[in-house]
Parts: sequence; structure tokens; C-alpha cells
Amino acid sequence: MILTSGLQKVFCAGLDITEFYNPNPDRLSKFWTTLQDTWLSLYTTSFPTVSVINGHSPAGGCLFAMSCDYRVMVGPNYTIGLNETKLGIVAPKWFQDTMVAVIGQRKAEVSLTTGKMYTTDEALQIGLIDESLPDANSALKKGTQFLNNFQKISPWAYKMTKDISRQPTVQWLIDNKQKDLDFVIKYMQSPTVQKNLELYLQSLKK
Ligand SMILES: CCCCCC/C=C\CC(=O)SCCNC(=O)CCNC(=O)[C@H](O)C(C)(C)COP(=O)(O)OP(=O)(O)OC[C@H]1O[C@@H](n2cnc3c(N)ncnc32)[C@H](O)[C@@H]1OP(=O)(O)O
Repeated sequence: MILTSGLQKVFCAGLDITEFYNPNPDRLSKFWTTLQDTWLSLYTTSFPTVSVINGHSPAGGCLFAMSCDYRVMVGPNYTIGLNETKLGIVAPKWFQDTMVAVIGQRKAEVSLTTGKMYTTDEALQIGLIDESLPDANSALKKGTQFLNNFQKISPWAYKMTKDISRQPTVQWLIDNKQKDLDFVIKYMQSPTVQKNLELYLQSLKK
């Protein structure tokens, strides 16, 4: 499966920030549970996945890209990263663990604490993406080539290997779904967090 965008310059703008601003707890609860379930499904697919990142990919967009098996990004003008601290919020543990699995503990900690958005070249250098291509068509071709490797791999061997590799991160969320949800609901009701989100939303308006 290839995950890509039909837009001109945005792969995925991340989660809809307005869902976190002055949230209705019931609605936020459904929103967050859907996100947890969607991520669990994507991160544990029984078939190979590639993200063809053909535009900017902040926060939730970066999470979805990192959750695929391989990342091909169009360069040099787009950016990718977990920028939550720039919004004055915290990337949850499973977002962080997903990044650690891709680029390692040290690079992930620097990346997460600074909320850095990496250019395509920078992302390639730290291993956040696997390949950089100059345009969307060649990126799509590369992504397809990667998937073709699996014609010679046993689906069972593929799935078992991926399960072993991803198990700790997946199991943590399965075991802590309610705790994670409760934390988000409580955290998003903090006046400081709300103020930070208000300022960030204002900064996005042109
Ligand atoms: C325990 C704590 C739990 C925390 C949970 C984790 C929470 C969040 C994870 C996230 O995913 S937060 C989202 C982070 N996303 C961003 O920071 C992206 C911000 N957007 C941009 O940088 C740019 O919009 C863009 C994606 C580079 C696209 O730029 P472009 O110039 O094409 O478009 P704009 O004119 O800037 O935007 C159009 C329009 O959309 C609004 N908007 C953009 N992104 C979001 C978003 N993620 N959520 C809600 N709204 C968004 C932007 O304000 C514009 O609105 P209008 O001015 O048209 O009203």
C-alpha cells in the first residue's frame, strides 16, 4: 500500500488542531480513540506499506509517514518532523517511540524536544526518510519498486518479522489505551496548553 497525498504541497498537515482547542471531552475522546485505532492498524499491517511524502508532513503527518515500512520524500522544498513542542504541546509516548524506532533514541530526543522540522535533505541525513527524489512521479516509482521486493518474500515471514520489531511500541499502546486517552483529555483542558494552541492557531492565519 502506498500512502500519499492528492494535494500540491501538503502530504498531511497533522491532526486538526481545532479538535484540541476548547475541546468537547466526548468529541475529543472519540477523535483520540479513532487516532489510536487508526495508528494501530497502520503500524501493524500484514502487507508492506510505503509513504510517498509529496509535501509538508508535520506532527501527525510525520507519525503516519514513520508508521509505514519505507519513506520516499520529494525534495528539496518540503519539511517533515514531530513539531509538537513548537505548538507548546507534548508528543505522546507512542508518537515518540515510533520516532525512536526510526532514527534512534538520541536523534529522536533532540528532534522531539526542539520540535524541529527537517528539510528533505536533513531528513535523509538523519534517517527519518529512506530516499529523496526530485519529483512526485519518480518518488511514486521508487515507492512501487520497494513494494515489488516483497513479491519474493513470504507474507508470513514478512508479518512475523514486522510484529517482532514493532511489538514493544504496539503493546504499550494496547495496554495503556485508556490511560493515554485520559491523559490527553486532562492535558488539553489545561489553560496553559489552551493558550499555547490559541497562539499557534493565530500564527497560522495569514
Ligand atoms: C498529551 C498531548 C497530546 C498531544 C497530541 C498531539 C497533537 C497533535 C499532533 C498534531 O498533528 S498537531 C498539528 C501540527 N500541524 C502543524 O503544525 C501544521 C501547521 N500548518 C502548516 O504548517 C501549514 O498550514 C502547512 C501544512 C505547511 C500548509 O501550508 P499552506 O500555506 O498550504 O496552507 P495554510 O494557508 O498555512 O493553511 C490553510 C488553512 O489550514 C489551517 N491549518 C493548517 N494546518 C492545520 C492543522 N493541522 N489543524 C487545523 N488547521 C490547520 C490554517 O490555519 C489555514 O486556515 P485558514 O487561514 O484558511 O482559516
